[in-house]
Amino acid sequence: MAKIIVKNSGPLEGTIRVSGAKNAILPILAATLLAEEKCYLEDIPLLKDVVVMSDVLRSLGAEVSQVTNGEMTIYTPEIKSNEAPYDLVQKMRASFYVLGPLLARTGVAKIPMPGGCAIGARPIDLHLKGFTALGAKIEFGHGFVEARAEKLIGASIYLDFPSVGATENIMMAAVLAEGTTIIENAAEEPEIIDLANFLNKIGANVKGAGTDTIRILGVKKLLGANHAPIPDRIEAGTYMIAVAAAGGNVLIENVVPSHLKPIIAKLKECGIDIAEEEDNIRVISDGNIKSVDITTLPYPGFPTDLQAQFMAMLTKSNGVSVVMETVFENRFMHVAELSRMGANIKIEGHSAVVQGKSNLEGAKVKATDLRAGAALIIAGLISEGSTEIVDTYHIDRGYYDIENKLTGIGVNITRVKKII
Ligand SMILES: CC(=O)N[C@H]1[C@@H](OP(=O)(O)OP(=O)(O)OC[C@H]2O[C@@H](n3ccc(=O)[nH]c3=O)[C@H](O)[C@@H]2O)O[C@H](CO)[C@@H](O)[C@@H]1O
Ligand SMILES: C=C(OP(=O)(O)O)C(=O)O
Repeated sequence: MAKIIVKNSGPLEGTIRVSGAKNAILPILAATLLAEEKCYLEDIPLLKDVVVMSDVLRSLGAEVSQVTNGEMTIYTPEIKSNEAPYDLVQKMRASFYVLGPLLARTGVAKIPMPGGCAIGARPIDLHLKGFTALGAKIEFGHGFVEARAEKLIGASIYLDFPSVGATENIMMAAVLAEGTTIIENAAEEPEIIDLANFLNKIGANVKGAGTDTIRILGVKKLLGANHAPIPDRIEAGTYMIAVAAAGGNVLIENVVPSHLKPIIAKLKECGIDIAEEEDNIRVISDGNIKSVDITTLPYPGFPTDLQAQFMAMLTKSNGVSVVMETVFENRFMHVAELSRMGANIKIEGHSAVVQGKSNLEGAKVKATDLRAGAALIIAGLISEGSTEIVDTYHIDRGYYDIENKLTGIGVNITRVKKII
């Protein structure tokens, strides 16, 4: 069985470079379906999710190159199929993002229901509410959702929750609709701005991305563009937490510090020194962590995608910390695995109470989801002995070349490939 082995490490030293953001790249890849000319993307890490999304696009008729030196081209002169295959969609929820662009470009999209996953039920009602408001008819059957519209017409859409995926999917449907669409209570994540920038480069008219009100004036046709996604703020935050936990002095390169405000603020509260430069962040830690409470929230609140990693670090803090998860209803799967390593964490509804001063011990553990896997790597580097993490495919969805990147700053980490 493939596994990642992490041993007690630190102090960490050196530099580590962050890749392009998975959560920006996936919707942008979906958005290339809207473009009638070639799109060139740069700084694309060869993540598992990028490979799956490339296959989804190919299944719909796109010519998608391999990722070479971080570059790829996508060309979709015509859509050849309106149906995304179940085998691909069940591998990755973000494949549902092709619904908006397919519907906009051809008037028909048939996508398997994405279903729930380890972190929650993750319904798609807000996506569908948006498509319906734009004039699409939605039908369900045989595990698929089918959306049809002779013509999409701009509308005002209020999202009951600022869902990242719904905001993106609706934006992509609205760019070719007739007239103006207004999305209110829209998600404000930096990845939404990046998608809007890409859409505007291919000829769309999207304004207000990054605020809670996005205005989209539909255009007739979209062309091609060059684009490099924003750096991955979650990957950057993961490395910042790793250095804070293990101790050391590390320069994290290719970041937008303003995207990391909540994590910088919380790490400073923990007593960590952080120096921000234009596109780098230096983290200096003696390994001592003050206990703090965190609450996950939509951007600019503390990101749910860093909750598990932060919790792993808090196991060695000097007191009691409360971690409240408000974005997903079941994002504490890592607690059971951290407990196997000796952590003392009690779940009380949407909160986890973390007793600090736990001396973690290396153990055999399972990455139950992507960020849980990252949390276990952090737990491994502050544990006594050796930690073996299985189900590493979750980690490869979102962290490119993680063992080499972390080895470069002194983490004792190796990967054992599957032995058949
Ligand atoms: C590929 C990608 O970008 N993934 C990110 C995206 O996921 P994703 O776009 O799935 O997350 P959402 O913002 O949509 O979900 C947030 C909450 O809204 C709920 N909801 C969402 C849609 C809907 O139609 N109805 C509904 O109730 C979800 O169940 C969840 O409880 O944002 C999350 C929240 O920052 C991140 O953790 C994910 O890493
Ligand atoms: C939950 C995540 O991703 P996805 O929405 O692709 O499952 C994540 O990146 O932590």
